[in-house]
Amino acid sequence: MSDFEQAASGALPGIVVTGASGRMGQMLTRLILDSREARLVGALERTGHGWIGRDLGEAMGGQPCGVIVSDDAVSMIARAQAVIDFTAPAATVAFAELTAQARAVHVIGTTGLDAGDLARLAAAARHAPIIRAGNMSLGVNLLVGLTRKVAAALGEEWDIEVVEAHHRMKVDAPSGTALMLGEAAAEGRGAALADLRTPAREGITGARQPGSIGFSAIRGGDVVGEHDVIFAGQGERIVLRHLATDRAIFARGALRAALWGQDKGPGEYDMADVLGIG
Ligand SMILES: NC(=O)C1=CN([C@@H]2O[C@H](COP(=O)(O)OP(=O)(O)OC[C@H]3O[C@@H](n4cnc5c(N)ncnc54)[C@H](O)[C@@H]3O)[C@@H](O)[C@H]2O)C=CC1
Ligand SMILES: O=C(O)C1=N[C@H](C(=O)O)C[C@H](O)C1
Repeated sequence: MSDFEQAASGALPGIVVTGASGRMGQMLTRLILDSREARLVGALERTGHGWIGRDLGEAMGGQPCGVIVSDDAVSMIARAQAVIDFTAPAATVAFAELTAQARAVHVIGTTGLDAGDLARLAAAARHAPIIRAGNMSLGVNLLVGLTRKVAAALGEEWDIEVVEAHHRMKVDAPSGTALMLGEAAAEGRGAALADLRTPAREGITGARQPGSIGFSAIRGGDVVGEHDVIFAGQGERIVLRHLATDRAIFARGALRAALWGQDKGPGEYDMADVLGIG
C-alpha cells in the first residue's frame, strides 16, 4: 500500500467483526478485507476458541492479514466505528452494551433473540445506532414489502403459511426471516403477529384457525436459506419465494448497513431504512 493509500485508509470506518470464525464471520471478514470503503480493525471470538491469538488470514487458511483474533471485546470495540455481529443472542446483547458505550454503530444479524434480549437492545440503542434484521439481503427485504401488500389485498379466507428451509447447523426456528415475513403478513392484515401466530403443529391439532399464520421449518444439509410465503385460497394459491444460494448476500447487506449508519443518531433501524424501501 502506498503512503497515500495508507493515509486515506485511516479515514475509512473501522469495523470489528464478532464471531469471526463462524459461517457469517468468515464471509464478513473477507468482504471487509477486500473493501475500499471500510477497514477491518478487529476480529472477536468466544473465550477458549482455537483461533484466539492467531492471525485471522492464516486461521482462515490463507495469507496473514495483520488482524489477530481476540476475545477482548472491551478493547476491540473501543476502536471501532461499527461492529458487525452474527453470533448468538447472549453474546449479541453483551456486545450491544459495549458498542453503545463506544458510540459505534451495531449491525446485528443474530436471530433467535427473545423479548428480554430485544428490551436490552432497545436500551443500548438510546446511546448509539443499532441496525438489526433477521435477513440482510436485498431480495428478502423486498419480499417483506410484497408480503405486506398481498396480505392486505386478500381477505381472511386466504390462509397464510410461512415455510422455511435451512442447513443442518441452524439452531433457531422459525428463522429470523420467517418471523419478518410473518410480521409483514400480520401487519398487512392490521394485526400483530403475536395474535395470529400458530405454533408448530403436531398430533390432533384440529382444523386451522381462520386468519392464523402458520410456520414450518425444514433443517438439512447445506441449505443457505429458503423461504416461501403461501397464500392458500379456494381453488388457487399464491407463493412468494426467496432462495438464498450464497451467504455473500447477507454480508454485503451488513457492510452496507455499517456504512449507512455512520452519520445516524442513536435509535433502532432495520434494512428497510438502509435500503430506503421502508
Ligand atoms: N440476518 C441475516 O441476514 C443472517 C443472520 N444469520 C444469523 O447469524 C447468526 C450466526 O450464524 P452463523 O454464522 O451461521 O453461525 P456460526 O455458528 O457459524 O457462527 C457463530 C459464531 O459466533 C461465535 N460466538 C458465539 N458466542 C460468542 C461470543 N461471546 N464472542 C464472540 N464470538 C462468539 C461462535 O464461536 C461462532 O464462531 C445466527 O443467529 C444466524 O441465524 C445468519 C445468516 C444471515
Ligand atoms: O442461520 C442462517 O443460516 C440464516 N439465518 C437467518 C434467519 O434466521 O432467517 C437468515 C438466513 O436465512 C440464514
